[in-house]
Amino acid sequence: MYHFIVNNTSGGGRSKRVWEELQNYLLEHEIRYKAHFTEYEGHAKKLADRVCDIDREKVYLIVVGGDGTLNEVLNGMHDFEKIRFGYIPTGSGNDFARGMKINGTPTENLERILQAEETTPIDLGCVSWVEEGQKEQKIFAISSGLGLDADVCKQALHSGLKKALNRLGLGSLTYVCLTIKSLFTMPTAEAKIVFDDEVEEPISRMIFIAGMNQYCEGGGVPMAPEAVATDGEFSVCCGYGVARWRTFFLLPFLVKGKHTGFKCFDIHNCRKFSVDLEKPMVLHADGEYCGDVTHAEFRCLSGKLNILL
Ligand SMILES: Nc1ncnc2c1ncn2[C@@H]1O[C@H](COP(=O)(O)OP(=O)(O)OP(=O)(O)O)[C@@H](O)[C@H]1O
Repeated sequence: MYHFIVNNTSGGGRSKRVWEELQNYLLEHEIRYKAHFTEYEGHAKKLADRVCDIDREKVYLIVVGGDGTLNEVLNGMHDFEKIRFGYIPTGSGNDFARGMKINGTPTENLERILQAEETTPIDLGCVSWVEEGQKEQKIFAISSGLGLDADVCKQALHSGLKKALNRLGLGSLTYVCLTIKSLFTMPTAEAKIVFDDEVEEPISRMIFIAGMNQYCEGGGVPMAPEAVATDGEFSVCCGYGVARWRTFFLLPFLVKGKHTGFKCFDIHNCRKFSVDLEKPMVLHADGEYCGDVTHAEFRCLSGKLNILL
């Protein structure tokens, strides 16, 4: 039995059409399945929690949705060992799918999942921070970080622009437009970063830091072109110490993944890292807003998710 968690609102409604296509395939091929539809924000997390308890040994769980739905599901899963995980992208950003090379048609993606004989263990990340005296944490599949890119994600969540561009099938343009807008107001902060258990690195005028599990975020921006989700490490990209006018010149290089040669971008591979800031910055995990924080810790969970590819 295959369990599907479906967000019919992903990709500006594209998901609904995709699900109809998948459902026809499942019925035609007499494949036993149960569909669980998300009804509101946060519902996918609850559904995933319940699906995890359905069977004692193995549970086949397939997500049909965008990166936001995927993130909710991962945060609802309480038993990763027994889950055989599949993913069919229908969102606007689809950074996880890009990184995992899930690039067929929905039916091709489904067939591949159904035919996979073995799972591939891939890394996830976990970010933790303190909010009102309480320790909070979140799992992520793509990236988590602080600063400009997180601020853009926060704006995108409530952006009329995203909805409008989604309707035109241009949803991933949202992030580029919002990044350009954010560059005008871009706050920076003095930061101290510790990679693994090495010595603390002071960073002056940090613009953003992104712990990348997949190579791109924000709808295809290759922040860490070498990042792969099977090496047990993050590829951390940090931008800092650059005048505002220069960021406009650098943006096209970042979008093309050609930024790594510039002095104001650092890429560092590590299993964990922590960031301390002199003033709060926005924190995100997979594009979902976590809070405005001065301290965050990031851990790579090596081989945590068993995915059918
Ligand atoms: N029935 C629903 N109505 C409204 N919102 C929903 C519903 N079900 C899920 N959601 C919310 O929709 C949000 C966006 O979904 P998702 O990320 O899958 O699509 P997307 O934004 O189009 O894609 P991407 O994240 O790849 O850009 C999720 O964070 C989820 O909380």
